[in-house]
Amino acid sequence: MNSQRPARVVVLISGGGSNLAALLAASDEPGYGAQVVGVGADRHSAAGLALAAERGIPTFVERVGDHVERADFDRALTARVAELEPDLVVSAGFLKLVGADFLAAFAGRYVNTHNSLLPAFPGMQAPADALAHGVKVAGATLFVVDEGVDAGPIIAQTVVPVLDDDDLDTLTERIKVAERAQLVDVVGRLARDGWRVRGRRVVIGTADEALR
Ligand SMILES: Nc1nc2c(c(=O)[nH]1)N[C@@H](CN(C=O)c1ccc(C(=O)N[C@@H](CCC(=O)O)C(=O)O)cc1)CN2
Ligand SMILES: NCC(=O)N[C@@H]1O[C@H](COP(=O)([O-])[O-])[C@@H](O)[C@H]1O
Repeated sequence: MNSQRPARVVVLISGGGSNLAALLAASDEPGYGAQVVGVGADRHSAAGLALAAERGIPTFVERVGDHVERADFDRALTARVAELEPDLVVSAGFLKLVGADFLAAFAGRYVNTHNSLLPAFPGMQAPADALAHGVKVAGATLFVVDEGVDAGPIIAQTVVPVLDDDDLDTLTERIKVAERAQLVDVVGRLARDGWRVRGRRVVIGTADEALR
């Protein structure tokens, strides 16, 4: 792998893309070690697509509803991402579970940022679930995606306090601020230093997944 080129990163989104925006800004920094080479979404309404388009970064939309079977969607998504020849795939607010074809193609190098301290509160309503449960700390988890739901090996976690007067919006935003910082930091380290997945442990700075 060429040690001079930045790692090629494809980002998958479904919404506004503030995590994507943070990665795009970081990739402008000399020495970050990663470049976003494509952005995909499961819906045309994903506002984050415009963040890529305005930079001339290729985008695509692959919709479940455009396919008869879910497996066909998974195959199509896999093909769209593979065309971009990523070293690393990052999902941030991508609201579709990937299947066997996608994991076969990108296992070990597909990571997802989730807005809870996994294994607590998987799924799509994590901040609301945390608030309802009455936890005193919340946060975000970056993990290597597997066939489970928010169950893959954890790469990094970041913790934020839950305040007595928090509502869903204030907690969600506090988590997002910490989540974005973690994502930028860790994706950069993965890209520059490589990583190894051994069972449920992920070690950064080892050779198995050296990207360059
Ligand atoms: N195989 C996996 N794919 C994905 C994972 C994962 O852990 N394993 N994480 C997600 C992101 N995510 C949480 O961080 C998440 C996204 C979506 C869902 C979910 O239940 N999606 C439903 C449909 C929801 C909808 O379209 O409104 C589904 O895909 O059928 C759970 C967790 C990224 N992919
Ligand atoms: N489990 C799926 C899920 O809810 N993911 C969450 O969606 C948000 C996307 O924000 P963004 O579009 O501003 O980057 C992120 O906070 C991410 O943890």
